[in-house]
Amino acid sequence: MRLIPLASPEQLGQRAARYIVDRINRFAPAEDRPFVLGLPTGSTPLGTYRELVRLYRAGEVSFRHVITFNMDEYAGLPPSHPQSYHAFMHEHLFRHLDIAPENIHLLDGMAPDLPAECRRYEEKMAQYGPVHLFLGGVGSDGHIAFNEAASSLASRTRVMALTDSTRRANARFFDNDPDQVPASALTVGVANLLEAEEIVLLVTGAHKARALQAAVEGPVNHLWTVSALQLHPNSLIFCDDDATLELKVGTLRYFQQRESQAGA
Ligand SMILES: N[C@@H]1[C@@H](O)[C@H](O)[C@@H](COP(=O)(O)O)O[C@@H]1O
Repeated sequence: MRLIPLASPEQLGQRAARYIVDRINRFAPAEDRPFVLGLPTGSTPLGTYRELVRLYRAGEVSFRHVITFNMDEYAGLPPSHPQSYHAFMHEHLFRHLDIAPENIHLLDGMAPDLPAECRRYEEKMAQYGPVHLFLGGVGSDGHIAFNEAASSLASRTRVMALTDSTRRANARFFDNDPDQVPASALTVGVANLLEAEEIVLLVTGAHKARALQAAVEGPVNHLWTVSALQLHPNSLIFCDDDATLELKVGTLRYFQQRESQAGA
């Protein structure tokens, strides 16, 4: 695991977007060899998405041969609903890029048979081979995608009942009313994330400090599904200063030293 502590969420957005753009460009995707990118929603990736759009507009990257798979979607929200993850992704990222609509994949929360929809998504992901880079955020209670506490670390794409904690945290997008937050969601599983060639996690703010601690210092544990990153041979966490509040000074110093040696 690499941990890159940065001074602010703005710096994090810039560094993370630059990292993704460099990965795509180094891969040199082509029509018969696309780059497969896994994507999250939430407030945390917004700065990264803004910066990706800026870099695209500056001609530094193209998404013509990039295939995307989003992590999750609420059950029961149509794509036209402003809080659906479909709407979020189009608003903040896809409509600004040269990505082909057929290369964009999201789970359909309105599918009549949700388990069948999850199977369809698994098959689609398998068809493109491993995701090259899965970008993620984390809930303040340590969930990744919508893999709530006590999700199996071997879980795959499925329907998940959302916890009260997650519904309360996401109520800010639903008139501050947790009851308006859908009670369930479709999500890729922890195993799907671990199968990606690389996982990049974004963590900002003091309210995520315990989740970051669980990810970096905690034992691998299904109650904090983000801790599964420790099982991945190629995981990278960009965090801001506030998110490091619960890390031991020695832990933070260790990762800072490693990064400065890598850059030297
Ligand atoms: N399913 C999403 C997660 O993928 C996201 O990481 C989390 C944190 O969101 P935010 O970045 O807004 O704190 O929220 C939701 O639960």
